Amino acid sequence: MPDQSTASESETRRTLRLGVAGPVGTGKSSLIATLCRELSGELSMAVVTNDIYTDEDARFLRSAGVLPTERIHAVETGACPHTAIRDDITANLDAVEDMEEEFAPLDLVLVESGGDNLTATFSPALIDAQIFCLDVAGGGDVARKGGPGIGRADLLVVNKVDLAPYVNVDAERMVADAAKARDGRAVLGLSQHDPASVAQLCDWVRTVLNAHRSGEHIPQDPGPMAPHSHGPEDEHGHGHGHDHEHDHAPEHAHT
Ligand SMILES: Nc1nc2c(ncn2[C@@H]2O[C@H](COP(=O)(O)OP(=O)(O)OP(=O)(O)O)[C@@H](O)[C@H]2O)c(=O)[nH]1
Repeated sequence: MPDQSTASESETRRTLRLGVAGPVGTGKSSLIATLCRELSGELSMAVVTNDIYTDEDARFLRSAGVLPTERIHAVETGACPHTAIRDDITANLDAVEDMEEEFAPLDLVLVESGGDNLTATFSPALIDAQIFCLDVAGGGDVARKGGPGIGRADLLVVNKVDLAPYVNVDAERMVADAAKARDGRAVLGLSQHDPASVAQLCDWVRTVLNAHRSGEHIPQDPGPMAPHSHGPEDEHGHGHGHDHEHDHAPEHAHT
């Protein structure tokens, strides 16, 4: 007969896999560094980063000294970021499972997507909850554009609100527009320079972790990518291995 106490212990310590996606440069690595800095004293954490050809995001996090270096693992996707977080999640799933095994029991694994376009979201087979990250400097109207991440990620972060006055964006309005586009789902105006907003982000993570442990949190699929296609080798010099329509919108850029 299985040891009941061990089973319930592992149940209550079930690792939360939290994805962070969003366009290039919106502050995903900085947000993850902040979460590690603020929460690693109370939670056992690890990070998996995704870059196309480099391990730059992992190196940034290692050099920030926010977690022991062995708890930060880089996946080189070799293709558009969404391919590795949604279409073929094998490399990421292997990395997450390796971390969970090596550092068991882990409370939280953060998975950072490479910067992609507004439609890139994680497969719910890879992560339990996801944050989609926008940046005020990308323009105040971006939140109104919708798409799966903006509309249905578990949390939408409107990041770098401290920059809003310098880029002529009304951050409060952008947050309100985002809340409207999300039918009331969670939206947070965040700045690394505003401790109150950082505390709100940490509280949100704690709440989701508790809901995950108690079985109340159900992973949602924000929805598939917009249809798009690449030939075997596109103009950026990378191929896809899948075949769907692609419109190369200005926000379609990858790291
Ligand atoms: N002013 C300000 N700058 C920020 C904030 N968060 C991040 N940044 C800056 O924004 C730039 C990009 O941040 P990153 O965290 O590297 O963004 P990223 O989304 O991980 O970038 P990619 O991985 O290249 O897609 C860096 O220069 C950060 O210092 C913020 O809250 N306020």
